[in-house]
Amino acid sequence: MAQQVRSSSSHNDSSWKSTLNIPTKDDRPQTDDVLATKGLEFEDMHLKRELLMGIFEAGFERPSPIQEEAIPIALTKRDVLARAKNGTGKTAAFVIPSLQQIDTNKPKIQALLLVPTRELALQTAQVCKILGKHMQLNVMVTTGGTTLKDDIIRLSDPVHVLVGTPGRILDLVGKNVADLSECPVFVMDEADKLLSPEFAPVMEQLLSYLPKDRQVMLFSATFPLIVKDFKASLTTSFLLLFSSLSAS
Ligand SMILES: Nc1ncnc2c1ncn2[C@@H]1O[C@H](COP(=O)(O)OP(=O)(O)OP(=O)(O)O)[C@@H](O)[C@H]1O
Repeated sequence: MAQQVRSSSSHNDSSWKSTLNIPTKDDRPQTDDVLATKGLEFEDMHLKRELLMGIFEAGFERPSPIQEEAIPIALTKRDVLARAKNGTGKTAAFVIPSLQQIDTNKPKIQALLLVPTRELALQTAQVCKILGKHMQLNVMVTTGGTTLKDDIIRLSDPVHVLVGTPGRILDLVGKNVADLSECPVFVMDEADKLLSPEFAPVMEQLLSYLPKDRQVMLFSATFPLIVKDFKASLTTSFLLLFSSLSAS
């Protein structure tokens, strides 16, 4: 079905964009940390048509600097460590390559997005739903605070993207309720916080449930030593990305 949509839409190359429900342009002045791009377009990134539709309907015209740097590299499945200030489009910089790698015909968790707080988990899940609106995607957010039973029921339906805080997710995985054995994408947003002594052992344990060839993406506004140490302990193949105008 998805295949059909893709192949039929590719015959209408000039018309698909005109059918989208694109919001009115936001004319508020913007600063260089969202404007100083190299001119790459989302359409240059070889993204699935359904994902591009969600991106344009979200009102994104072109990638922000961190998106321009991170998305093409992340799409090659390399591990990335990216630094960008809040509010520069960091969330979409990891959500877009995560969604691109999802096969919605497969009823498995295929992207694990870890964040330090419930509020951020809800926001991140919302971005997944908005950008993945045309993908028939199931996104689940779990942060504790609800009963484990509720999560078990929700996980009995297929979930493609699991967003949440580390403790609850480890609980679900440890109880064999959430299966990460075919999850190729592991993202940490606000990695500096997720690698604090409170969370770091949980992160290490969680990673051990993913396949060996999983892709790890670390996003952080700051770059303390704990993030560098974690990177070094995992692999030497991380590509470091610094949005040119990011916080130091
Ligand atoms: N390419 C883009 N074009 C237009 N707007 C965008 C683009 N990318 C993100 N945005 C919008 O910019 C705002 C900030 O983006 P986002 O929330 O992803 O930033 P962030 O860096 O994750 O910040 P925070 O950590 O504060 O949430 C959001 O309203 C988002 O919808």
